[in-house]
Amino acid sequence: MSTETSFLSHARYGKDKVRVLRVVREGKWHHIVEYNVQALLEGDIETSYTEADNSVVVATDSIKNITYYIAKISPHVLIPERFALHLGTHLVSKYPHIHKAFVTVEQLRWSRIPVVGEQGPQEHPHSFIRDGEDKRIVKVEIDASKGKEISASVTAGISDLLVLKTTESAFTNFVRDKYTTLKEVDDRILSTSIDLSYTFLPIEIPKPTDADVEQFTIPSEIAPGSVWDTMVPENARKVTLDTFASDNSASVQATLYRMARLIIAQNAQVQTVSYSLPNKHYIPVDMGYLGVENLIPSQAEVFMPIAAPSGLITATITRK
Ligand SMILES: O=c1[nH]c(=O)c2[nH]c(=O)[nH]c2[nH]1
Repeated sequence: MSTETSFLSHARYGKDKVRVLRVVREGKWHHIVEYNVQALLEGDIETSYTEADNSVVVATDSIKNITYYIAKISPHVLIPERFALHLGTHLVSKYPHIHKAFVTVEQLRWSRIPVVGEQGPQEHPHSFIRDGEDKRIVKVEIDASKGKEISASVTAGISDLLVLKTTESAFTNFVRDKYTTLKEVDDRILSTSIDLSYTFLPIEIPKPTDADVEQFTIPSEIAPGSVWDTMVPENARKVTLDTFASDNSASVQATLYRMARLIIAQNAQVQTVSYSLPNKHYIPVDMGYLGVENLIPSQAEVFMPIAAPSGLITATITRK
């Protein structure tokens, strides 16, 4: 009987959670980004698994060092989409046996501290505040397996955008059977931690020359002034928050669908929009035993936040 009962069907490796803060100084005006970077590689690396052959392994420590180096030299470092594309392009260009790079950049929030200056309120030139735990997320897949051009796909979005509304959310008319204990409500608290991502059509990046593998020719789609890395992220965040706030929600599902359709309608470049929305339940506390009314949905005042379980509503909406 053959001992060949299995084979290596998939292999990808690299560094995760590379933390980097980059400062760009423009005189006294400083700009910062803080990123958590994951950079993973695919290519002719099978023998490192199957034959303990480390000669094909770019050490994950080197991948970390390259991440810091590109953060230092990239003129694109302040924009996560461009930084991720530069890093991924460099990884596949520097190492011919590496055919694909998968770079995820998570950007933490740092906004300028508003201070009172001589001319009234103004933003501080070099002091920042973490004004939210939500993150901007960029995922790029860089494919150099097809020769001359490098093709890149970009998915971007937001994670952990925590929101809550105290009315204009209902949930009725759902399946009722012997398993149903949930009451229909025409008024409830709606809270969710929004994960949102959107995709663009793949783009082509010219391959750096052998003489200069660090060179990165920025594709027109994300050149400065293009919409991918400024307008679309701002619009997606604004549409999401506006819709959450103003929609008279029949369900998480219905509100999700509205948000996603609006983003597609307002951003010609966006091909798909996906949301993952946990329904973070807040239960009115029953105080009937004290003779205190707290269960009428539109009048309840004291709620118990439920950490788990939560609902989880997901969907992808695609441009026709
Ligand atoms: O908006 C909701 N969608 C559901 O699918 C659901 N299920 C549930 O118990 N509560 C809710 N709320």
